[in-house]
Amino acid sequence: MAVYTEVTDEALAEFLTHYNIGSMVAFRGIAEGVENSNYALKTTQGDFILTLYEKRVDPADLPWFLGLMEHLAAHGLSCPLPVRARDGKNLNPLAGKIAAITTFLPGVWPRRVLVEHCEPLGAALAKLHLTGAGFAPTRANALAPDAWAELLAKSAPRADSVQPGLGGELAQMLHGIVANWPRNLPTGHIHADLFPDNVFFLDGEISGLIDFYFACTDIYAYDIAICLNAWCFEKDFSFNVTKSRALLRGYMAHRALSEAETAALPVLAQGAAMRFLLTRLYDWLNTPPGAMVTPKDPLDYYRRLRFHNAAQGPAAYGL
Ligand SMILES: Nc1ncnc2c1ncn2[C@@H]1O[C@H](COP(=O)(O)OP(=O)(O)O)[C@@H](O)[C@H]1O
Ligand SMILES: N[C@@H](CCOP(=O)(O)O)C(=O)O
Repeated sequence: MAVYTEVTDEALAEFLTHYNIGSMVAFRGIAEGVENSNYALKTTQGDFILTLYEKRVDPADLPWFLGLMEHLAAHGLSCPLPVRARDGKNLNPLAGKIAAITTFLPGVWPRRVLVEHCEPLGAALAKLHLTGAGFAPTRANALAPDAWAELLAKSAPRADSVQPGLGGELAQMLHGIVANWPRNLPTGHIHADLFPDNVFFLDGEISGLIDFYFACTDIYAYDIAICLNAWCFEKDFSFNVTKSRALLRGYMAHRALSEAETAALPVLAQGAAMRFLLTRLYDWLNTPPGAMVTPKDPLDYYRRLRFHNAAQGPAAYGL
């Protein structure tokens, strides 16, 4: 569950006096999510989300994340719009943390991904890339390939407790991925965590994208590779090429992929699997028993990585 910081009714009432969104009608913690504390907030003027940023988010990055969301929302992409307080600030202190209020998006995320979800997902990703291009500030990817060796080193001494030989195998795979990582592909702002739980659907259409707290400026096709990992594998870890084809078709209907981008898909997909494997491995080994969050299984991404390692070029993804 993701309510790490409790907010009292009194603290919330005081916080709301700084905003023009009316007074509290209902307020409850949201059990989903991993990184931050989220509350659903109903006021006399509508529904909102209150987020308190927890320790994994660097406060220095918050203005960039909120600026990007403001830009995307202002240019027609459905994502949470940060609400500004009367003094114009969209980040304010609450319960000892930095907090923001954003608009509430209707819809639900797909608990079971169907082929029908994948084409609209691809289209939404391309629109995010195109719309984001008008936002000038940049943010380097803190979880880019040059950060992976350090991340693995933190887990390496205990990696073999998860699976015998895992530490050595990952070190070898990581070396290969970094050596083959593409240079000079088109870059821009990417979501970098567009998993099914961050995409809301309503009546069969995408109603909004949330959770921009890993967003950064990096290779566009890497964002596609993240989605291929998160959306196109079945429960038995077989790759569903029909889903992949639909995702890529949706994307390419709005933004064409160059030959270099499609050629790089296998290594980008390996890298995306490695990135989530490494953060999950770290969390798996470092989340204390009884913590509020259940760590996700790193081996889910090891199995995906094995598929990408065996992939014979972009054809494996339906291209
Ligand atoms: N703008 C929003 N509109 C509606 N629900 C939201 C919104 N933002 C977050 N939520 C709810 O909060 C949950 C966790 O949000 P998320 O941003 O994924 O948290 P975290 O960054 O902690 O992983 C979502 O699954 C959703 O139920
Ligand atoms: N999508 C990541 C974990 C990040 O969680 P989120 O709730 O912030 O999307 C993973 O599955 O490893």
